[in-house]
Amino acid sequence: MAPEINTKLTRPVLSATAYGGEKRAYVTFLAGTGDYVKGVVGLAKGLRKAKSKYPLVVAVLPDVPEDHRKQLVDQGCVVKEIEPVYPPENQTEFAMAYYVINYSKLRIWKFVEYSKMIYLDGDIQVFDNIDHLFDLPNGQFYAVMDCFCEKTWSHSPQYKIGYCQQCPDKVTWPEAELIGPKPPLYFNAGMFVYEPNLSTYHSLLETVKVVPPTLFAEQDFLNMYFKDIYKPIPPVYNLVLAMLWRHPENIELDQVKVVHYCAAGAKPWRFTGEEENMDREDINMLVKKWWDIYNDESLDYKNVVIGDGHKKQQTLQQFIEALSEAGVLQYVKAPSAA
Ligand SMILES: O=c1ccn([C@@H]2O[C@H](COP(=O)(O)OP(=O)(O)O)[C@@H](O)[C@H]2O)c(=O)[nH]1
Ligand SMILES: OC[C@H]1O[C@H](O[C@@H]2[C@@H](O)[C@H](O)[C@@H](O)[C@H](O)[C@@H]2O)[C@H](O)[C@@H](O)[C@H]1O
Ligand SMILES: [Mn+2]
Repeated sequence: MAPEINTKLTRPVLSATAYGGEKRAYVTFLAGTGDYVKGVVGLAKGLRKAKSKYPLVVAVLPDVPEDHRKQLVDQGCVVKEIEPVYPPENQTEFAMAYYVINYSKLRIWKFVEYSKMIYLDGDIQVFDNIDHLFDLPNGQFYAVMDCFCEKTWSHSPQYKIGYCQQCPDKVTWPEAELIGPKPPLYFNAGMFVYEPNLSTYHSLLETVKVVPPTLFAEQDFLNMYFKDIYKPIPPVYNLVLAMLWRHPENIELDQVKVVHYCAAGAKPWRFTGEEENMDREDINMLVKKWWDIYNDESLDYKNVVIGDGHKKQQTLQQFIEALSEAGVLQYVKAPSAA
């Protein structure tokens, strides 16, 4: 008998199978009513195509509409609503005005039902299995080094002197004190391997209140906060697209496992090919690869076949519980008749 649907909302604790005593998941972040939901649907399907063993958790801000949340539940995502995190009032101009909402990413440190998570931006696609990254030693923060050469960095001291950590010998950092010490290695915050932890979470939220915002918002903040435990991992795990024209010598495209569509004009779901570098053959190939996954109905959760060739059966109860967890449906479990 289908559970009674009524107005009182409960949050059933979805029993998730721990994996070998550890619970692991990928996590992404979705805000707004716009088209980034396409990015997250594509990511869910890409992880499925790459045969990842772990679920995709989507941290959604309250403004994400119900139909977007349902799309994500329909794709097998675990949708969890988070509250926004705002940086302190400040006159700083972010490199992109909308970066202010990216501070809300900090909420993912409170997902302590998971022992280890891999964060992926919604404009990322995973083309090869990267589950092995979950086995990296604990106690470190793993991410790929960023590049400082794009115009988005034009207000930074690095850009002004032509320094980039991707080619540290090309323009060496002037030891003269005029622009301060050479910056520590700096990661792109579109992908990282981390361990949710409540004391880290509370420390992050307390610290963000007193750190003046800077150009790259929460990315700068995370680099400052984790600088002592940051460990670079190879760019195959987060290809920041600008690397293709800024540092091609550092990239072997056929080895790349994760592509980050963060260059201006590169978001596949909005792609026009008109912006600078968007006419490149490699960019158009990567955008097509993204669309091939997004449009592949065999990768939809409802069509997923499991090992013995049967379709994954999700009971009505599981489906309704997932909708409730996503805040899409309000129901209480009907007391069993017995
Ligand atoms: O309107 C927005 C802007 C950003 N995001 C999320 O925040 C991430 C970081 O923003 P973005 O990827 O645009 O930054 P970039 O990597 O391009 O600098 C996105 O990937 C999404 O997961 C979102 O959901 N809605
Ligand atoms: O809120 C700040 C954002 O900063 C980063 O994006 C930047 C950075 O990668 C630059 O190096 C690129 O030049 C630029 O295109 C790109 O947008 C993260 O990808 C994103 O998740 C988020 O943290
Ligand atoms: Mn991004």
